[in-house]
Amino acid sequence: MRPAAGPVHAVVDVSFTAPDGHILGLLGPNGAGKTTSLRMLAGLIEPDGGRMAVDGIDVKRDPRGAIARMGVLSDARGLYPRLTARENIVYFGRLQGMTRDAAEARAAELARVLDLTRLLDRRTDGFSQGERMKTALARALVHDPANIVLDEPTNGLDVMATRALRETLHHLCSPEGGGKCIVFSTHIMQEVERLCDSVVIVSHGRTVASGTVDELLASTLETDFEEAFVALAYPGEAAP
Ligand SMILES: Nc1ncnc2c1ncn2[C@@H]1O[C@H](COP(=O)(O)OP(=O)(O)OP(=O)(O)O)[C@@H](O)[C@H]1O
Repeated sequence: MRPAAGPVHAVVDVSFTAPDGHILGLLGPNGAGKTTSLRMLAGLIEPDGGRMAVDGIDVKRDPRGAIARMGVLSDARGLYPRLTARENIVYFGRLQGMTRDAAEARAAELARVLDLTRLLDRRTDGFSQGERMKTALARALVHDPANIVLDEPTNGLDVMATRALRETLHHLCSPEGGGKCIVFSTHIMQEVERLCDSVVIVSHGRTVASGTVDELLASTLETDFEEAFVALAYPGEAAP
């Protein structure tokens, strides 16, 4: 007989503050607790303890209020396969209280930005991973949320789509793009270096370091960010 598995502590002590007009990256190895942290932030699972607030709204006390202020791209992209990309996006806008006209207009605008226009009227069943990602991203942004939470947003995107996404995120956090607050998780070092204003390194369910890429390099006396990451995320473990 297999021994009974004990409780899993996916997240023990992760903490960060993400300002407006800023891109914050949660960087960590596989299984570090990034997705679980973002799922808690998005009100998808309830934490046993701790506190999370979005624009001052406590996620535990008022999950609906907090969620309305967020655009969330979760790990489970969760598209409706029988609906077209446009219907998926517009339906979500309607759930967020938008009029049909406003949601339609926004879907068309986001499709242009994400190079999704030619796919808008196809059922999402059969979409490639990257196409699914773009549709899910448009859906997350449809209500023009002030805060954007993305779990591994470049997963499955090709190089041009990744570039386009990077540009979109930079624009969204700029004053012209509305000065959004963007938090995203990744385990890709280059993505952090190219995209983030600050980084939170998560390892074994805990925040082990935070700061700008330059600050993390300085704190580890490294010149290569991958080396700095390994030193911070795997302290005492020999680098392969
Ligand atoms: N429902 C669950 N049941 C059991 N273990 C879980 C569950 N959810 C998460 N875990 C475990 O908690 C840890 C953190 O998982 P999480 O998905 O948050 O990691 P992650 O940092 O997003 O990893 P990755 O980069 O691989 O996506 C992992 O060891 C995972 O196996």
